[in-house]
Amino acid sequence: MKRTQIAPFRLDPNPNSIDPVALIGLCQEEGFRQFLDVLNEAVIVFDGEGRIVALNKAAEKSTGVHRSVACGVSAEIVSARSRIDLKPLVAGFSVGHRSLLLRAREEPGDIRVSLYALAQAGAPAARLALFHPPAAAVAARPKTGEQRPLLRSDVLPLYQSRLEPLIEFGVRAFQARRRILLLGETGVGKTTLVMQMHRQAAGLDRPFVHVNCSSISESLFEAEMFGYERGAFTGALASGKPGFIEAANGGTLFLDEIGDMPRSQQAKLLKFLEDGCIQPVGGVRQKAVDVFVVCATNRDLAEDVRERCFREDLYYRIAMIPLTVPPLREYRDELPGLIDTLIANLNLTRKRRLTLSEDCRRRMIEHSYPGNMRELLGIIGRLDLLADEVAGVEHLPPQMLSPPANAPVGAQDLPDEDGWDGTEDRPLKERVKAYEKRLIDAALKAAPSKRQAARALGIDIASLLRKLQE
Ligand SMILES: Nc1ncnc2c1ncn2[C@@H]1O[C@H](COP(=O)(O)OP(=O)(O)OP(=O)(O)O)[C@@H](O)[C@H]1O
Repeated sequence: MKRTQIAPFRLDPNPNSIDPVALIGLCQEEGFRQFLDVLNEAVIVFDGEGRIVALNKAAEKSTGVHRSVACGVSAEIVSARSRIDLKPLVAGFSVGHRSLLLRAREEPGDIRVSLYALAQAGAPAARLALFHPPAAAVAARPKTGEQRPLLRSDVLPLYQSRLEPLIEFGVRAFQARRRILLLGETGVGKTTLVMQMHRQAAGLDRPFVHVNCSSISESLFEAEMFGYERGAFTGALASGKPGFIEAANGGTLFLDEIGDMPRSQQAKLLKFLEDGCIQPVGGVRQKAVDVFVVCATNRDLAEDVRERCFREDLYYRIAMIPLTVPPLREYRDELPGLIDTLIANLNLTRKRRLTLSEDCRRRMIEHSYPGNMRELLGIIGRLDLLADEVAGVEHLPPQMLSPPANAPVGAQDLPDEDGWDGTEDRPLKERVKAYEKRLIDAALKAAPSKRQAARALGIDIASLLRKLQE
């Protein structure tokens, strides 16, 4: 049997402790494959090019694909034959995600997968996907009744140092059992912050149940939240079912989008918050549970109270400590460091190092990010896909190349070739034309080809050619 010199290897959340080359070598060894086969967790190992080099028995069982078919082939291709859609793995690795949810094609629920990218000399040399066994796996909708600890891989690095005081304050509120209401625009990181607070205050082994109130229909709300007894209604499971609140017993229940909770259900939640007891649908007895409730919303909940869409008494119960997470554009001074960190993380998983052109970096720093952190991560993912080594403005989404809606015309930094200064008295149509020409010129200057300039402007190539002839 071929022998490979290896450094000690363990499935450790810290990828730096694994030697990627040794791992790939090990995957060729029968003894190591047998070791992988005894694991309950499905494991797939990829080489630096994204091809599968090992897939254990549990992974064969989950995907329905035999290793003789999968080895040497990329996840994208294997995905077509797999019971689980594996394509998100490719995207997840490329944007540096540490964990993601994969979807089984014919079964309900999601499978949580931890991703480890192992780099050597800055280049990806191996990647490892570890599927959590069903008992520990989370469904995006938590399996009710299941005590679900927050997985280490759920906790993301928190890049902005300005969030630290918020977390510190939040952790104290958790410990003092003072209910927090997180406010802030979509994508600012409310969920991420709550996970971090739970982790620090309660620990990773306590259940964390995330419920998106806007995604549960009004008719099912009570049963989903409080559970139900056998035969409670037509279509109910014969065994009955515990609800989200019971699933969070001993830990944290995170009620996201609380502002979208049907008004008809608000009184029931209020009662639970007051006495800590639940009564499943169709049941006669009350059950006491020990659950810390945290809520979040991107609505103006105080305004909803004034307009009577949200109960005032409930508002004061959930908003003992209101915390507002500021939007990304208010962290302008931290944006350059944040962007650089995200690119550096991305480069750990890339074959060719990505850098940003000066223009591209400037645009990214100046952008207002209405979608906040989610939007920034999306843009980084886009640059990763479109650019080989140097990302330019032409790789940015078209809306980033247009001036912000409220910016005065001519205020943005565009070439001033026609000598127009924004103050002259030409008719609007002419000024719009001149302005359009300036945008087109800027895109043509920045993009290596007309086709890419058209893409950057968000128009098709035929329209661009027509405009150039006008
Ligand atoms: N500080 C951070 N560090 C790393 N990633 C973050 C951070 N904040 C947010 N993210 C990422 O940004 C995305 C959006 O974050 P999150 O879901 O926490 O926002 P949210 O405010 O809860 O959004 P919504 O209101 O739409 O539910 C997620 O992919 C999350 O992983």
